[in-house]
Amino acid sequence: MSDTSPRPRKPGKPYRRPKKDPVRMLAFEALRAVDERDAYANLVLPPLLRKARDKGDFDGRDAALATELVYGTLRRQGTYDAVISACVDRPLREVDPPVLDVLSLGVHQLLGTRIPSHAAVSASVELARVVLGDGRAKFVNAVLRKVAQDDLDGWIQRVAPPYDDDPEEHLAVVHSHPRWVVSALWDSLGGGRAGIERLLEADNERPEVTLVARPGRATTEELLGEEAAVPGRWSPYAVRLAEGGEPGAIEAVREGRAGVQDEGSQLVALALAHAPLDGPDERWLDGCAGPGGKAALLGALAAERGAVLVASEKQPHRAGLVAKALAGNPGPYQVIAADGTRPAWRAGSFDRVLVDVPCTGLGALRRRPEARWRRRPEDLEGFAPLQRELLRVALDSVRVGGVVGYATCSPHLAETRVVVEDVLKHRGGGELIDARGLLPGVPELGEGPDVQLWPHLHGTDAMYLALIRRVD
Ligand SMILES: C[S@@+](CC[C@H](N)C(=O)[O-])C[C@H]1O[C@@H](n2cnc3c(N)ncnc32)[C@H](O)[C@@H]1O
Repeated sequence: MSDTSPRPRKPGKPYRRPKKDPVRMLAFEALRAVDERDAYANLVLPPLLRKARDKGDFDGRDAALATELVYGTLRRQGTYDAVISACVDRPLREVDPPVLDVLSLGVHQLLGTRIPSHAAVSASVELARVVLGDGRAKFVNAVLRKVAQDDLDGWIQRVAPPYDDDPEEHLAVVHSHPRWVVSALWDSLGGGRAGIERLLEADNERPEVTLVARPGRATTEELLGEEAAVPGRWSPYAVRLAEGGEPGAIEAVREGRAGVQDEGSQLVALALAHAPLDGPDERWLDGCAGPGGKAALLGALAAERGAVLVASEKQPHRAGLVAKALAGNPGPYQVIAADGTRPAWRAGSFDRVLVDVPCTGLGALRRRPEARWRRRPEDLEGFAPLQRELLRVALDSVRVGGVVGYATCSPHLAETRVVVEDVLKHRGGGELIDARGLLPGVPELGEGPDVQLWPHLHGTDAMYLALIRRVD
């Protein structure tokens, strides 16, 4: 099927202006921004939705549909690309990106929503007429009519290789993940087909919004008084908001006494704070603090114990976010903009140190629907030396007997266990503490001593944590 230029209209056929559908137009605009400007959907979408609401174009249902169309299209892009490929007569890279965006949005409506086929095709063709012109709208119409001939299961049968022939490629197409990501997640998770399928499915679900009641500043009881709020699963400070709950509408969140924070991140901060320690427990360091979610929880926990938190972040603007997150902390704290590999503090001067290092973010794919398509395996090599150096310096920064938490929001072994093992082997002077006992009540934490959380098992991001005691 080719993308032909417009043919002259037959004489006598009256021209009809295309209908502008604000929801599809907005979804298209967001997809273009993600594609063209490498924007993040979760940053692009809220201002577009606000603008549409302010103009009076949108109500709550329109906003929900636009959000679903953008997130669903981005998450399912791998599957949809395979389907579109089967319906056009040239490689996808030769299809203009705006045409591909309209097609993907249409395929999502056809295969991933309950929108009736005829409505999905006609809405997509109208959108194409507005944003691409009449000629390319015909191409969109022809492709989508082919797609509409089957449902998602039927298409998967046609475009994915059988599981037994090529398990990773099968799962990559069915669950819309790059193959190398399937492979890496499976390496880390272990086990058979059922577990990895559940993980990949969980990556394609919208995560709940979780709040943290910062100790000494807010209580879970206060947050549970909010509409659609239910207790967290694992963290005593967590409250989950059911679909539709608006954190920005909650007073404690607006005042910084509570925040939006995944339970996995809360557990990391809590496990470090509760790791057993002999001797003084007075000075804590967060060496990679931006934007400040864990620092704000650590700061509040440190305050309860009379300890001071130093929150350090390399990027000055992110250090500003940390300062904002910590403002009003009930105990002493200091925020500095500093490179954690060139410490601005004396060696051995902290009792507890967290390094939540920069990583590929493969554990937070639920939140960033476009991230899986942007990341490349080469990115791992870029992060590897920095991750090792930050952990090494963290071990130098803690006193003998003190504890370091090494955390990532990636489960990739090259960013988790391999880094910890390398640093412990080459630097020496550290021993792993069993972190599992510091996450009370949390099941399925593996063989330890480190901990890997999973979206499908714990409902959290796939956070990793190793706790290391400095022994000399
Ligand atoms: C995964 S994020 C930390 C998230 C944070 N702990 C939270 O919970 O909000 C990693 C942070 O490390 C910062 N970073 C990168 N290189 C650094 C370095 N050399 N020293 C200190 N911080 C660095 C990044 O700017 C980023 O803000």
